[in-house]
Amino acid sequence: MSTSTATFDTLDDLDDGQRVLVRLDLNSPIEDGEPQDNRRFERHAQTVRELADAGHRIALLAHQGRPGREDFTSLAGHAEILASYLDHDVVFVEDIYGETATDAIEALDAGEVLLLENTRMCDDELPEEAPETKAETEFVQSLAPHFDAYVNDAYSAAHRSHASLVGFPLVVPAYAGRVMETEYEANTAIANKSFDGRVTMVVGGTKATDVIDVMNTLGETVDDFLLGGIAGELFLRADGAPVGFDLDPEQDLYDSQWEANHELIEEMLDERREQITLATDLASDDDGERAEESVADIDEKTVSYLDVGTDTAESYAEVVRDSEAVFVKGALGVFEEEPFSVGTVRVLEAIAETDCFSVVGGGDTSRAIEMYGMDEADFDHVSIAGGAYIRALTGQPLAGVEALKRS
Ligand SMILES: Nc1ncnc2c1ncn2[C@@H]1O[C@H](COP(=O)(O)OP(=O)(O)OP(=O)(O)O)[C@@H](O)[C@H]1O
Ligand SMILES: O=C(O)[C@H](O)COP(=O)(O)O
Repeated sequence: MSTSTATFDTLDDLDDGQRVLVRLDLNSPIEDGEPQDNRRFERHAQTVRELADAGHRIALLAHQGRPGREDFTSLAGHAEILASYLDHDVVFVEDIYGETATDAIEALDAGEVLLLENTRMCDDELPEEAPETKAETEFVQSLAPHFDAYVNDAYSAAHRSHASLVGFPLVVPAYAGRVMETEYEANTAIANKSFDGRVTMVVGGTKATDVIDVMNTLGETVDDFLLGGIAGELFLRADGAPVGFDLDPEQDLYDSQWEANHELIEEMLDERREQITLATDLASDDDGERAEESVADIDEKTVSYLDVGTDTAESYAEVVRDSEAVFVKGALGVFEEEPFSVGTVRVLEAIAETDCFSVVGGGDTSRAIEMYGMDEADFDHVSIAGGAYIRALTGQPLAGVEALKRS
């Protein structure tokens, strides 16, 4: 067993010269049918490189999208992107567990790497079922005999009880890959570490339910919740400001979420008002220029707000500088457009400059670090997970991690 605080084996425990089945999460944005490069490739490449350099024979499993959605594609393009991060070829095999796949697996030489087709193209993969059921599927039973070890590196998919994540650990000795190990350690820190000083959580983004879940479960641990994004605007609406609704009937960023969650948001404000900080100013797009308004001066919402204002950004940065630990989930604005990156970037820069324990999570939000030239090394951890990150922060078990612990 390695020195990790988790109770699963890691690559440090793997014997030499193994035939290894490795589950990655290469789920990516798809544009014009092609996967777009993102941090997941770079991170998982480190695990794959380590295994290849150690002379293991490596078959990779991953998924893309879901059946019926536009992002449900083959993994051929993913193999090319992954190969670009490795000093090894990645051979793409257009099969998951049939003879084509097993023949290719048996033909692997030491250090060679192949990627099997999208696991979600196989009927056994998706239905959320118990690990015991998944272990009995044809998918798992057909592939398992070809391997000495199973490595789960797909932390960001570990909240799913799918065959490739929970079935194999019951029938093949299982290990956590480096991404799994690092993500697990950092994201469970809020539950496992104790902090003497101020603990701050910056919550924004598009999903009010993420913010409500985090406040519900971490309300006793976190001293200050700093709000922004669409979620923050919904809280402002619950607080009486005339914002937090859709201007365009074609758009549904706010109204459905308001219908579904406004009572919970109002209760949260009642119960935790002193812990919750809302934006005091907001920014919008005025003919391509950033325009700012104080929330107190807004009589009627006539524009879409795309960021918190500069005063809010500065006061949030001040709280960060006074914190011993800072956790981030969701962006404070549409940081992908430079004029509306102020809130997200000022807060991230304050975290980077401050000697606090810091974790930045969310598939989208973590991109801001790279986009605005910040150094990932200035953060304790930058998570590539969205749903799994939220579940880990709120102390919920992840099916894939639980299966590893059982192996
Ligand atoms: N006011 C706003 N209007 C529209 N979009 C916003 C606004 N504020 C933030 N966003 C968007 O929120 C997104 C990030 O939040 P999201 O809820 O997707 O969370 P995440 O934690 O990064 O990702 P995920 O959970 O999807 O992995 C950004 O892409 C940003 O553009
Ligand atoms: O991209 C992700 O967040 C994970 O791969 C999980 O994907 P899913 O939400 O389609 O199950």
